[in-house]
Amino acid sequence: MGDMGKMYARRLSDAGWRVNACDQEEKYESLRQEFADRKKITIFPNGHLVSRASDYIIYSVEAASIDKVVSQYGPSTKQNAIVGGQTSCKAPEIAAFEKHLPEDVDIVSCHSLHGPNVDPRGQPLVLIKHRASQENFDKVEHVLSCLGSTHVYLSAAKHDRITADTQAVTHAAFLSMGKAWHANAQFPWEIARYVGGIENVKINLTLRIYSQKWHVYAGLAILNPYAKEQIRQYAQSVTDLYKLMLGGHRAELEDRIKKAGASVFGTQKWEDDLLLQDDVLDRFSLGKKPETPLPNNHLSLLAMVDCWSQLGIVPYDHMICSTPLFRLWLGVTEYLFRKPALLDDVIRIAIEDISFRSDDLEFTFAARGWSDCVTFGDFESYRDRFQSTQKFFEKRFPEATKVGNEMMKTILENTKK
Ligand SMILES: NC(=O)C1=CN([C@@H]2O[C@H](COP(=O)(O)OP(=O)(O)OC[C@H]3O[C@@H](n4cnc5c(N)ncnc54)[C@H](OP(=O)(O)O)[C@@H]3O)[C@@H](O)[C@H]2O)C=CC1
Ligand SMILES: O=C(O)C(=O)Cc1ccc(O)cc1
Repeated sequence: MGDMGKMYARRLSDAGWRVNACDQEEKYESLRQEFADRKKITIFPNGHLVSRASDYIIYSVEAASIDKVVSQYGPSTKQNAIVGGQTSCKAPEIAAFEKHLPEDVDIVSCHSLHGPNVDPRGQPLVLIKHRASQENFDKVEHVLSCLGSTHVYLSAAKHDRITADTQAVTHAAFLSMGKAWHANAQFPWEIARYVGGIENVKINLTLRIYSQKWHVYAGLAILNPYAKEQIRQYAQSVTDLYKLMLGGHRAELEDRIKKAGASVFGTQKWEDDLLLQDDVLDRFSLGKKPETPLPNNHLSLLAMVDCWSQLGIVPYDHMICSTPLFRLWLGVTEYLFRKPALLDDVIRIAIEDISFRSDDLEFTFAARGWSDCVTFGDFESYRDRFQSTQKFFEKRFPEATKVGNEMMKTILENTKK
């Protein structure tokens, strides 16, 4: 009964299912009070009591504790029940189920690709039929159909490979922006370079991530076997491009960026309008747009496209497993690469304008720092890195969440048309 568990419990019980739930034992009383008015939700003191009474059990706990929690309660699972998990990375979750669940229990996992405060209707919901009869799989699908999400059928390994890209690398880019602003003691909405247009997307999404729980981001990056390589490549792309900028290697920089753009966007048929429009984006600012906004070389975006290109990833292939955040991030890169004059200008600024070298240096350090942290599997460093920057930005979270929600709603609604 963390954030995702509560969201599921509310929606499933609204659809008429009886839900048994628990959190850590010390939260028993407060949870009982919180759900007192819901006749269809029964709160139990612990997972043993939930497991023995339920036909379908969803573990919605921190990814890093999945083994420990399943080892505790798994043996208490009701005979012939179905068990699944909601963690963002499936390799450790499936390993824990195989290790600790009785053999007569079927395993069907799921993953809602959105946060607890997003309307699940139309968002991707991954369903993983790992060890289950068709009848039990259908049962899970029937129960979860009340979320109104779009069902996506994947194996656990395929899920992890795709979400390493749609989630882990996307987060790495925004986490690095936040760290760089923090390192320079900048609130970006106060600086001309960062106000207006796609800069608003960068700021709003960065603050959105830093306003959430660190363990969600740490878990899906550190525990995903595919994420390390992708995050490492992102940091490498940032470093390579920054060095080309520093050294003034214009032709090489231009060649690399244009080739990356061709490999990522070359096969797109641009029938639709641009996902993001300046006049729409300008509405979602935390600061006041200056008369003449300062130019930006968009190192974070150029590196994203370079990273996809180096890894042979076509992000559009991953839309089935995309989160709202990923779709916006892809929209921002599209914005830059579909406007040749803007891209040329960005390359010119990258070489000629040295006024932001220190910002870009901090961004490069930050990207490498996150990559090291994930590569070393270091949860404690991750938490410290995350929470120190969270503290730096926290005063603006309420406003940023409001503006960010409006922005996401407007842009994502536009993309549905
Ligand atoms: N937040 C998001 O946007 C999304 C998250 N997810 C995934 O869903 C899972 C849950 O995330 P979220 O709900 O955000 O995180 P929360 O921290 O809100 O929820 C996890 C809950 O599990 C509880 N818990 C831990 N150990 C036990 C135990 N032994 N018995 C009972 N309860 C226990 C935690 O208690 P305590 O805090 O006391 O440890 C906490 O309340 C994660 O794996 C995350 O990756 C998936 C999609 C979206
Ligand atoms: O959209 C994102 O990437 C988020 O930040 C929210 C989120 C976090 C974890 C998930 O497993 C799914 C969605």
